[in-house]
Amino acid sequence: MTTGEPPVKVRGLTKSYGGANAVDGISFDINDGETFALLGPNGAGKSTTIEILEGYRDRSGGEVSVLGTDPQHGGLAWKAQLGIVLQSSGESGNVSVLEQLTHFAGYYPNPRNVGEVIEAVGLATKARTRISKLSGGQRRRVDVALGIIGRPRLLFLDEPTTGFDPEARHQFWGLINRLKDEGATILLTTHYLDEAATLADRAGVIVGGKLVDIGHIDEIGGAAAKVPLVRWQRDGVVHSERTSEPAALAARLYAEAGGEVAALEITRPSLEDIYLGLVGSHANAGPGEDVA
Ligand SMILES: Nc1ncnc2c1ncn2[C@@H]1O[C@H](COP(=O)(O)OP(=O)(O)OP(=O)(O)O)[C@@H](O)[C@H]1O
Repeated sequence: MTTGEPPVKVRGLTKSYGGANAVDGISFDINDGETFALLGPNGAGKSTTIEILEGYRDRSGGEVSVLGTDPQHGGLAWKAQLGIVLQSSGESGNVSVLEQLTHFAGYYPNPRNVGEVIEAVGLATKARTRISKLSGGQRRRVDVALGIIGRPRLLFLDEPTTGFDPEARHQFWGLINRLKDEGATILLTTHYLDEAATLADRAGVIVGGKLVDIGHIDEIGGAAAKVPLVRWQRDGVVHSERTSEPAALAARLYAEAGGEVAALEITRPSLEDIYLGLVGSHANAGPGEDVA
């Protein structure tokens, strides 16, 4: 990789299946040490994009560079720098967690300590349990462990916490934050918007194969999408108003009521609210008949 070139560079990427573009001319960079979230509804083209970057799928058009290499021509030394957690778990084998991780660690030039990784994904008490005997969420943790065992420079996480219980998800966020502190560059796809808001520095939103927004995680949807909502009750009727000056509105309501305002609430749209608004407004875009 030449100095200054981002670890991931995508320009005009397209992928068509039987004439329909599942990925339709998207462009983005992921900078060194950054966590980038690719968001979008089912069938939007996220996994197709991520699998092209991993070298698992060929593209139909456009330019892609991952760690300075075209993934269609990436060799073993290139692959050893990637950590990959695929969307569906492949791990159901008859070996133990410890055996599986020790085996995979052997493929990498500078692997992490197996015991530390098992601890980090919260499987210390299951280290000697056969993978086939683990629950779905525990197997997913094995997938994550396999993705990070090789100390990757670039980590692909395709819906990594599907099936995790809330505590496991929070533990996982702690793990990812530690990897970020170590300087890993991460591409994450997730349907959990709180996960994206917690982990990602920047995000791109794909709908129908097209990138409909990209930017800092706090700027997705633009300033207009962030206008706070004020809700209150008067004479048993709920009122609401969007305003960029919620305190002024609350003060006016207080003056009008001559005291406390019933059920007064001021809320700011969450990333999920903003995302749903964005996806809704692009719902008929592109080829995606499965873009709901
Ligand atoms: N091998 C394939 N052959 C034909 N069409 C495919 C193939 N793989 C994916 N597609 C289609 O490409 C589109 C994008 O699929 P993709 O798996 O990339 O979506 P996604 O954003 O990852 O969705 P999800 O959130 O459900 O994982 C979908 O319409 C899907 O049906």
